[in-house]
Amino acid sequence: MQSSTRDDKPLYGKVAVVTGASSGIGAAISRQLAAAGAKVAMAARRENLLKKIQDEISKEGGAALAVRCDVTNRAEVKELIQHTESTLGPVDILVNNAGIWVIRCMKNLHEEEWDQQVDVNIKGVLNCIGAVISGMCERKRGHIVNMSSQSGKTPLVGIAVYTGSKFFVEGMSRTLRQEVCKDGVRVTCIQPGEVETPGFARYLMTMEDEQVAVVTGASCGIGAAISRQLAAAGAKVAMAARRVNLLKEIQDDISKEGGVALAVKCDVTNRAEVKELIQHTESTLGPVDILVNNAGIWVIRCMKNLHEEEWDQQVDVNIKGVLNCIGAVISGMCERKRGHIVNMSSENGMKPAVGFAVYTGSKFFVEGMSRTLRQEVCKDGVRVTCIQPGDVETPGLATTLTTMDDEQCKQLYTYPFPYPVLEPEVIAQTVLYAVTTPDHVAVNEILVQPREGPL
Ligand SMILES: NC(=O)C1=CN([C@@H]2O[C@H](COP(=O)(O)OP(=O)(O)OC[C@H]3O[C@@H](n4cnc5c(N)ncnc54)[C@H](OP(=O)(O)O)[C@@H]3O)[C@@H](O)[C@H]2O)C=CC1
Ligand SMILES: CC(=O)[C@H](N)C(=O)O
Repeated sequence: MQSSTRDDKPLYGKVAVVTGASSGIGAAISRQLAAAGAKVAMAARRENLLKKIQDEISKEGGAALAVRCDVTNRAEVKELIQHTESTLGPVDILVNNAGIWVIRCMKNLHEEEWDQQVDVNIKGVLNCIGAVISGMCERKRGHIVNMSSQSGKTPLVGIAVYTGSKFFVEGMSRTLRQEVCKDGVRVTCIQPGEVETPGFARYLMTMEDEQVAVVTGASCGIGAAISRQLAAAGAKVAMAARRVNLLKEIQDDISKEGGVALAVKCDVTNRAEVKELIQHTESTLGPVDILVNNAGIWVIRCMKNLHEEEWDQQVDVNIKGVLNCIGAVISGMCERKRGHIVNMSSENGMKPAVGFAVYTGSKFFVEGMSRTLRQEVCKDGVRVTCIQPGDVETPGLATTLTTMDDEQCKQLYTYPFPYPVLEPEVIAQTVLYAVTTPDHVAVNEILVQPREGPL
């Protein structure tokens, strides 16, 4: 086995186990993990297919191990992990990818099919987690990636048991995440829609053609990081905010790096200014391909303390501001049959937080509006992505946490945080990932949180 070098391989030295690796998504994951430098143990029942993939990986200079294993058999799973650890080293990454489904309405009663799906999709996942979790917690390091599905969130006639199994994976993952986050172990759920397998193209986070992006709230924090990363990936970026002096500094930095950026003074609550922002962008850089609705504000205060003017401000920026920007680009995108709207939601688009009621309401609005807009424009070539960050170290977060004067909230929140929070660049990477996938792919939601602050 030829091993990779440290320099160009982000997963150099890591050991990964991928179940269901003999074809489709599992094979693609194995290849990409190996290309990134991981030593990959590939598990499935069809050993001949695994061996072919192992040979291909070896030819590319990667390290892979083909292990015959039926995930429904707990003893075989334990052996898989023992063999992997004695050959490659302790498991850092487990990708629970093996899964099966049958399309048939439940009333037609094929109970043996129900059992098979429960055995693979639920018990199989548990068998694999059971074989690695103690070691990961002891070593204070590990990542469990569970292949859920869009069926882990929505029902679909004909796949009731499969849907139930993926709801199980979602619920179990959320709970496990809370249990092990302080032990250095991360738990990720991936929710793919329909995937053409095998042979899905690999995509890199670069832009094939020069795209025009508008980023609101670009003068600092997350918006500034997104602007820099979009420009570095080749987009021409119009940056909007009220503090144009800050925008100009970022514009200069981007120009020095060889990128193209435009600094535009714009208050997103003012519809006329937003229309001008888009007109100016289109006449200077070209039609808008990507809109990142990032501008947002919050105040940490319980509603009962009645600062109604703060409620209005949050509604104006976080709801009306987002609508103003969408209103200024959506017809053009639909006409051109191409466009991507990225809405900066929040973990608070999914969960409540004392002191953030109006903010939370505004992000629930963003989630609901985005889901509906997505259904309206998906056939017009337009994609709508919601990013849901947990706490991110930005000027906005630092200011609001250090100046809050609400007694109830002061008991709940401390600053600095008791654990590492996210850097704005992490959120920028998620935006870049979403907008650089091929046109037929829609990354509709990305929830990214500090490891120790799960939902
Ligand atoms: N930080 C965090 O923990 C999280 C943040 N988010 C979301 O990410 C987004 C960015 O947050 P973050 O970077 O932390 O915030 P910051 O407060 O650090 O930055 C906010 C940005 O929004 C701009 N902005 C505010 N009001 C307006 C307005 N009326 N018109 C135009 N621009 C405006 C500000 O620019 P200027 O003042 O120059 O106009 C600034 O560039 C928000 O939507 C927020 O809800 C989501 C989850 C977590
Ligand atoms: C801005 C916040 O602090 C909030 N927790 C969020 O995640 O959006």
